[in-house]
Amino acid sequence: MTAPLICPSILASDFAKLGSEVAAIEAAGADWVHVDVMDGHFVPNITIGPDVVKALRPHAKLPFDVHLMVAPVDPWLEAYRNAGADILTVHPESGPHLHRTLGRIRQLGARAGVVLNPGTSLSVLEDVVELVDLVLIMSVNPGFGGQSFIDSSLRKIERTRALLDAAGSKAHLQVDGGVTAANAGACVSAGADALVAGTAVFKGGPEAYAANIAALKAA
Ligand SMILES: O=C(CO)[C@H](O)[C@H](O)COP(=O)(O)O
Ligand SMILES: [Fe+2]
Repeated sequence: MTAPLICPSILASDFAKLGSEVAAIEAAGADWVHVDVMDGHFVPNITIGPDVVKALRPHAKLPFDVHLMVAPVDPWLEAYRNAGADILTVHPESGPHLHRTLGRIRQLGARAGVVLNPGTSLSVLEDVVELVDLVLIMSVNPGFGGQSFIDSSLRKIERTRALLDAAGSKAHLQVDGGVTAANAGACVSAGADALVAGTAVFKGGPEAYAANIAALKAA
C-alpha cells in the first residue's frame, strides 16, 4: 500500500507564527498545506481570509489545499485562487449549484474538491464525479479542530472509494477530522489516499512535526 499524502491542517498551528509554521511542516515532510476557511455562519468559527493565504504563499512551495466552510461560497472562489490556492474544496450545502461551482473552480485553474459532512449523503457525488479532483470525507462535524474521529466514517470512505473506482475517477480521497496515527491505517485500508491532520501533526511543537508526519505515513 502506498503511503498517504499528509495534509497538516494549520488550524492547529500557532496562529502567531503562521509563516514559520507552514515552512516547518514543509521541512518536516508534509505533502499539502490544508487551510481551513470558516466564516462564522456556515460553521460556528471564524478563521482565515484570502489576505492571510496570500501572505502565507511565499513560505512554502507545497500545494495549498483550501477547505472552504463559507456560505455562499461562489463569491470567494476567485479571491482564494488569486491568493495562491491550488485546490479549492466546497461543501454542497454552501451554494445552490454545485455543478456550476466545481466548473468555476476548474475554470480558475485550480483543482476542484467536494466535501461531504458526516450527515451528507454520498449520492451528491454521483452527478458531479467527472468534475472533481478530490473528494473529502469529513470524519467530524466541521467547525473546530481537536474533535474525535467518527468511526462510521470508515464505511463511508469505503463506499466513496467504490463509487470513484466504478466511475473510473482518479480523484484523491481525503479524510478530515480527528485523524491520528491510531486510525490513519484504517482510513487508508478503507480507500483514502490523503489524510488531513491538525492536532496529530502540530502536537509537541516544531521539533515533533517530522516524527508526527512520519507516524501518520507509516500507520
Ligand atoms: O476541517 C476541519 C474542521 O472543520 C479541520 O481540517 C480538522 O478538524 C482538522 O483538525 P484535527 O485533525 O485536529 O481534527
Ligand atoms: Fe479541513
